[in-house]
Amino acid sequence: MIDVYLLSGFLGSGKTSLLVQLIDQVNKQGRQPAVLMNEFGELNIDSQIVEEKEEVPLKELLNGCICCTGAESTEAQLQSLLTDYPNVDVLFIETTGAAHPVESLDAVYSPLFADQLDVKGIITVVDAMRWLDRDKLSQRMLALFLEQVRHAHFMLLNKADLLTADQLASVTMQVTQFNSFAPLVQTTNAKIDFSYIEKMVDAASAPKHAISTGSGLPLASKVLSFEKPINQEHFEDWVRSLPDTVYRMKGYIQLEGSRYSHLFQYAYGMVNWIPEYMQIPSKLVLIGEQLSSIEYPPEK
Ligand SMILES: Nc1nc2c(ncn2[C@@H]2O[C@H](COP(=O)(O)OP(=O)(O)OP(=O)(O)O)[C@@H](O)[C@H]2O)c(=O)[nH]1
Repeated sequence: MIDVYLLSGFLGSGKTSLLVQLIDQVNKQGRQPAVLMNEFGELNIDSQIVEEKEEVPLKELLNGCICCTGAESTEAQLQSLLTDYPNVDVLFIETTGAAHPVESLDAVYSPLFADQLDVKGIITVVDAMRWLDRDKLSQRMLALFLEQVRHAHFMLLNKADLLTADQLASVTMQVTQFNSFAPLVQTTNAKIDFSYIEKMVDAASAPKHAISTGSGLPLASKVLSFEKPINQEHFEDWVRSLPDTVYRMKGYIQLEGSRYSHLFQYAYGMVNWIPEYMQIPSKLVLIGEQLSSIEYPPEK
């Protein structure tokens, strides 16, 4: 299994600075790192920085962020990365500063990779200066900024050097009020020990089944596998009965009476079925909060 970490954080918060160091540290651990990167625009400056620094498998998603280019292109990128570099141990995905964490996770959780990727969590770089000035952000950007904090599994409060000790103490308190679950470390130039992040993220995870990323985490995932074809009506009844904290679902499902699998998608209360032209092992990925007790068929 490949350990996967999503790097989230606002534009300019220090994600690339963090990434360069993490790659270096994973290399020193004798493990093979890889990077999936995306950024708005044609030219990916960050990936040039990383490539100059390190020999590291790198795939870019240009022309849009991981959430808007859609899961399909991320799947294709991941597929080619896994094929081209079969020995990858740790994969970092740098999402654009404008990506919503749920959307980013959604793109990574493909039922196709459920057996290969162990999505460990979201590392959010919080720009401490930006936090102080957050009232200057537009409503939409402020909401995104806060969502990135809220859904983090580990937080770096970066640019600590630019704040006074009092400011830093007060920002730390405010940020941890927003997400009291994720450990927070104050950093300058995103300097941090990767093994510490690994330890903290692992410690926070609940016992795992299949590829679930810790059901106790604020934002988690869970994979359900189905041996037998599924009755569509019963399945949709079950979907409607799920709590609001299930944000997304997608999977390949073999329906009763169908020869081939269907691609099932769920978002914002809407379900969508698309017929495929082959049989794919039936697996459903859920993304949300408090997923541990969710099973199909539901327990009576
Ligand atoms: N003073 C100070 N500057 C920092 C710190 N961390 C990063 N920077 C600077 O902030 C700028 C942005 O850092 P990056 O690592 O490129 O941030 P990013 O989040 O990847 O930026 P985007 O790619 O725009 O999303 C660079 O000029 C860094 O040198 C810090 O802790 N203190």
